Amino acid sequence: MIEIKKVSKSIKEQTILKNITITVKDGNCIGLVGHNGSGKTMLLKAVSGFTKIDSGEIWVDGKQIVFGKEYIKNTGIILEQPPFITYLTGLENLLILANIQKKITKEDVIQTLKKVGLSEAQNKKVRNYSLGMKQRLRIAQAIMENPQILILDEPFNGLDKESVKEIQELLIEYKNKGTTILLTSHDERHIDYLCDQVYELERGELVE
Ligand SMILES: Nc1ncnc2c1ncn2[C@@H]1O[C@H](COP(=O)(O)OP(=O)(O)OP(=O)(O)O)[C@@H](O)[C@H]1O
Repeated sequence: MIEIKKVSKSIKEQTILKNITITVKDGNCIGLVGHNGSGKTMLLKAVSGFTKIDSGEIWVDGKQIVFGKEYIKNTGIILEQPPFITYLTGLENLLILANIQKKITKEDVIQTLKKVGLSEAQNKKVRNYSLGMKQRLRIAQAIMENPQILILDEPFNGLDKESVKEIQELLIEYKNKGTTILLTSHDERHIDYLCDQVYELERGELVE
């Protein structure tokens, strides 16, 4: 369970997040929508432990997330651009990442690439990937170790209509397996179908 309790953050004089309280129960999918700059990414960063908050608390599975001390565990994350090595192939990139924790095998990585529709492109260099292919690789990176939690910032960016559907189905499959999902989108239509609840952020405040 993810508990975001009265979280606020300012940078210089600007309020970025104001008194945000959201609970994501195990196996639920919660969406965040809002205009550019409304604070969606910052909230995901705070939940992951990648940015400091001024007040409030974030708890994940009974552990408090504190910037610089305790970051989120067992979680697949898409936040900003992952630094893929563009002169290596998609498969080689994921194998490097998989080698950090050594939880999964090369075959697991290949199966994940299949799930996101990148089998044919897996031996292509990432510099030759289209925007949509790079996005699929980011999704593969997030799901490949079968995490308990998925934190996904704009997972549908750069995907065409058909691809959005495919990735929605894939995320529903994970949700049905019990994965807890917190994700953002600037397009509510993309996440309505997936989410148990959708919250709207406006200038750092929850409006719904
Ligand atoms: N490092 C930073 N320094 C100063 N301000 C920042 C920084 N990072 C983000 N901001 C500001 O925080 C606010 C929220 O940004 P955030 O990236 O969370 O928005 P968002 O809702 O994810 O937007 P988008 O849909 O464009 O991704 C914006 O006003 C942004 O300018």
